[in-house]
Amino acid sequence: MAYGAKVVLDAVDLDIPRGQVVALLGPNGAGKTTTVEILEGFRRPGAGEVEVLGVDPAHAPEAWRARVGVVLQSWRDHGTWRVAELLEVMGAYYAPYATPEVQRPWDTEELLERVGLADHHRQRIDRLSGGQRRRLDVAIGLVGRPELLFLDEPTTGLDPAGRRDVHDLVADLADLDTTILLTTHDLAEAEKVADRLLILAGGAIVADGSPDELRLQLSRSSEVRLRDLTTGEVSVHAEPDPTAYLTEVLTARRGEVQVVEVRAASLEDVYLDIVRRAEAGDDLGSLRSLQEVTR
Ligand SMILES: Nc1ncnc2c1ncn2[C@@H]1O[C@H](COP(=O)(O)OP(=O)(O)OP(=O)(O)O)[C@@H](O)[C@H]1O
Repeated sequence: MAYGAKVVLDAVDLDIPRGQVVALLGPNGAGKTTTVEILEGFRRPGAGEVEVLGVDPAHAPEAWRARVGVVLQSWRDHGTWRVAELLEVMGAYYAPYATPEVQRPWDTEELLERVGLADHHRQRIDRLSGGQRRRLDVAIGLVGRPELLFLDEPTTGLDPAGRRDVHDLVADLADLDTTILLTTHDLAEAEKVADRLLILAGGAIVADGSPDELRLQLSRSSEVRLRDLTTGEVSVHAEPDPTAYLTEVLTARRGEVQVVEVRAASLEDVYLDIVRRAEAGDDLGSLRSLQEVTR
């Protein structure tokens, strides 16, 4: 995918099974929104193949669209409408696509309850706070009870309670077998809600795996801190195998070490390391082989 002469996506190869919650991570400008927009059918890639729910999104029929929910980064429209009014109108578009298994649209009051806006159903949209507005964005994406939901930075601007609500909502939707692709810059959020993380950098997916897989396979060492009881001295060691190191130290210096702290590389450390190496043009072959392992 290129914008003019600028190639944004080059080696994006991914397969997402039904019901998976996937977080797409990557630095600003990496092409996350572009990827999501291609999958949504809003942009056409210059080359390659895309299939979403069995169909090429660029030529998808209306019934396909009813099965897909989209929460954009910002949606600034309909300011004078009331919250419930907008959901009723948007929901009506989905009614023809109800099936015996899936009632469409989602009942407005139930949906507002679910996203934490039950007390605001009569409020004018331009009088909602930023966080309430974000909850409404999520409700708009859900009103058709999608099988597949795209969430572009769903919790940006939300307070901790709002973030927790969105995370709980993602977990509930995952229980209902909804497939979710979300973009975020918040690694703690990605780790909490996603089954699988994809890191996009330099136009390619450079890492692909569960949060634990990425952390375990990509972190090269843990930080071990020891405080010596007699001298009060604190020493810090970077250890690839902290268990073996601690066993050795605690046996040799029995009773001397007062405090032991082991800090595994955080997901953030791993992420920053991968992105730095991808952007520097390092060979990330070992990470690509991780993709093979984790698939
Ligand atoms: N319509 C456009 N025309 C030209 N260039 C574009 C267009 N949209 C995006 N780009 C460029 O393509 C690259 C990828 O943008 P994209 O918005 O997909 O990145 P992103 O990973 O979503 O970034 P962010 O984390 O900042 O939201 C950026 O360099 C951006 O400047």
